[in-house]
Amino acid sequence: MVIGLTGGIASGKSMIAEELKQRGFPVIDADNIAREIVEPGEEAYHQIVNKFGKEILQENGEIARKKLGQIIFTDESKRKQLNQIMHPSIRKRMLERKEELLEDGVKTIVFDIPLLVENKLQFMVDKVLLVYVNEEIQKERLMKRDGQGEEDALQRISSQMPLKDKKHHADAIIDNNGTKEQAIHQLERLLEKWVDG
Ligand SMILES: CC(C)(COP(=O)(O)OP(=O)(O)OC[C@H]1O[C@@H](n2cnc3c(N)ncnc32)[C@H](O)[C@@H]1O)[C@@H](O)C(=O)NCCC(=O)NCCS
Ligand SMILES: Nc1ncnc2c1ncn2[C@@H]1O[C@H](COP(=O)(O)OP(=O)(O)OP(=O)(O)O)[C@@H](O)[C@H]1O
Repeated sequence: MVIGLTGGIASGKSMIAEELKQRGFPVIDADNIAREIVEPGEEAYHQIVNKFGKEILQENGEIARKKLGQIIFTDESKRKQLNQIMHPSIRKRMLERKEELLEDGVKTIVFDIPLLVENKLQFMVDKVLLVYVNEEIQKERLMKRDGQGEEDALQRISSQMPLKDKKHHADAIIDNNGTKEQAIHQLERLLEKWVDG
């Protein structure tokens, strides 16, 4: 079984993913793969430099993530261009990793994909697990975690589908408006149902 873990920016996916790892479930993380495929020398790296120019590079030749983020979170057409370059390669690599794990005999795998619903990737998973928070808490946690101002945080949040609209696409929802312990408790109940049961 593949569990598709999703949510919005700073909704608590990584926190839940960490808990799943601790319980022995391998997690394939789209954000990590997105980092791998833009390393210098990779195909997507060259495509990004061609599209966005050398201005988005650091002195050591690596992509300046903050700079690229400032561009794509404030300009929808640029974001779409970046998505077009990156998303097919991210998907391909995730599916390759999944095959490797299945060959090793793993039975339950977690895909951590922030944009699962936006990109209609339900076909890649058996169950969709949404980590939900309300927008005010999402904004506060994002500002605190990334040391961002309110405007930046709101821009990032509004570049994604509102979390309340993702609820309709989920097989289960973890409400992460409360404490981490409360969220983990919900996860445990769910695993009893989906995996143990
Ligand atoms: C723009 C980049 C360089 C900014 O890097 P940065 O280190 O600041 O952020 P990080 O990668 O950790 O992403 C943080 C969160 O931002 C959100 N996010 C990232 N990319 C996008 C996007 N294209 N559209 C909407 N939200 C996004 C996700 O919730 C993600 O978890 C980076 O996010 C990126 O390469 N994005 C394009 C690839 C992508 O779509 N990744 C999302 C998972 S498929
Ligand atoms: N229940 C909670 N109470 C307080 N803080 C929390 C809670 N859940 C998560 N956090 C904090 O909120 C921030 C966002 O959580 P996390 O990084 O897990 O989100 P994410 O969905 O993985 O975000 P991203 O999409 O940006 O990778 C982190 O600093 C985390 O420690």
